[in-house]
Amino acid sequence: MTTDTTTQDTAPGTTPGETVLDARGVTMRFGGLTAVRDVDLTVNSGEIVGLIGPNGAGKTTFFNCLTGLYIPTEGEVRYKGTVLPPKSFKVTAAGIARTFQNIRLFANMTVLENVLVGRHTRTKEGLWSALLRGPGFHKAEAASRARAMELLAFVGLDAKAEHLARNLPYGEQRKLEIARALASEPGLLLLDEPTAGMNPQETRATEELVFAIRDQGIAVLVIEHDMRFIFNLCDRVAVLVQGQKLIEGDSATVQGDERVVAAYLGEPYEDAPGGEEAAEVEAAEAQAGTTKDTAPGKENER
Ligand SMILES: Nc1ncnc2c1ncn2[C@@H]1O[C@H](COP(=O)(O)OP(=O)(O)OP(=O)(O)O)[C@@H](O)[C@H]1O
Repeated sequence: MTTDTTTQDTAPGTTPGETVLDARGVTMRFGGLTAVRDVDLTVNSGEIVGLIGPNGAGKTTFFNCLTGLYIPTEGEVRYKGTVLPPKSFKVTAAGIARTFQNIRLFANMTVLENVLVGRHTRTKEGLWSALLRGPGFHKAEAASRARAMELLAFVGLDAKAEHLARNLPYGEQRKLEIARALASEPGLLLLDEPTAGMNPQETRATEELVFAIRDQGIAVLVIEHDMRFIFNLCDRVAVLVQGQKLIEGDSATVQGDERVVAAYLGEPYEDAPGGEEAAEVEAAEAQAGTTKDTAPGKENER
């Protein structure tokens, strides 16, 4: 893997230790369902932060609230101190890039073209320049291609630049998604299950890639179900359960918290979100069971 990405002409500058992402009180409701409830999360420059939680905990919904795909019902999201605009392309232009749980590449475009598409928020040449194809356009196009090739080398796909995206093996498609996200020169990269469907070697390579991205000065927030990957990689881990943040801390703290284990096993724990309702349902079911047991044959009385 090449790590020379020094020609970031338009990369948003990041000061070491600066709060890059500041999400406060983020709540997202879909009708009667509260998918995310009052979640605070910060990511600082130089950090890799993990977001974990059982299926349906609200992780992707939270990502969607950070990237302008959803407008949170309540709460505020700031990137480097500025409230984010509620449009995904504006969020990308501001400096947040993401990958998706389900790969979203342009299957019939080449690997290089996919990365070039990712550069559009950083291309200064306007419509007329593109239509007239003057010297400014050609210069900008050459610079864009050079940067795209540099990013492909960074993720280890430069030799496949002219291949169609759909012909890449699955693990390489995931890498290409990351290269495309990096093409917008983000200050924060959000990865939604980057190792889903990967074999152990590919997962380890992805781990290395994420460290290399962090070393380029890009903060990373990652959702992942592979706990080994998360605990190896992350400086901090936040756990979502039923839309609420249960705990946040370093890997050792989170791994050792019995509520996290209980949440993954589906066991109740003290003060669990929705715990009161669950207890009421359980009590009602137990009561119904008792009534049935103590009144055998009742159903047949009618
Ligand atoms: N657009 C939507 N409309 C209605 N409900 C939704 C919508 N998106 C998500 N949900 C619901 O919100 C809850 C949280 O879903 P979300 O996909 O964010 O969870 P997740 O933690 O990412 O799960 P997984 O790990 O399985 O991907 C779920 O109950 C889901 O059904």
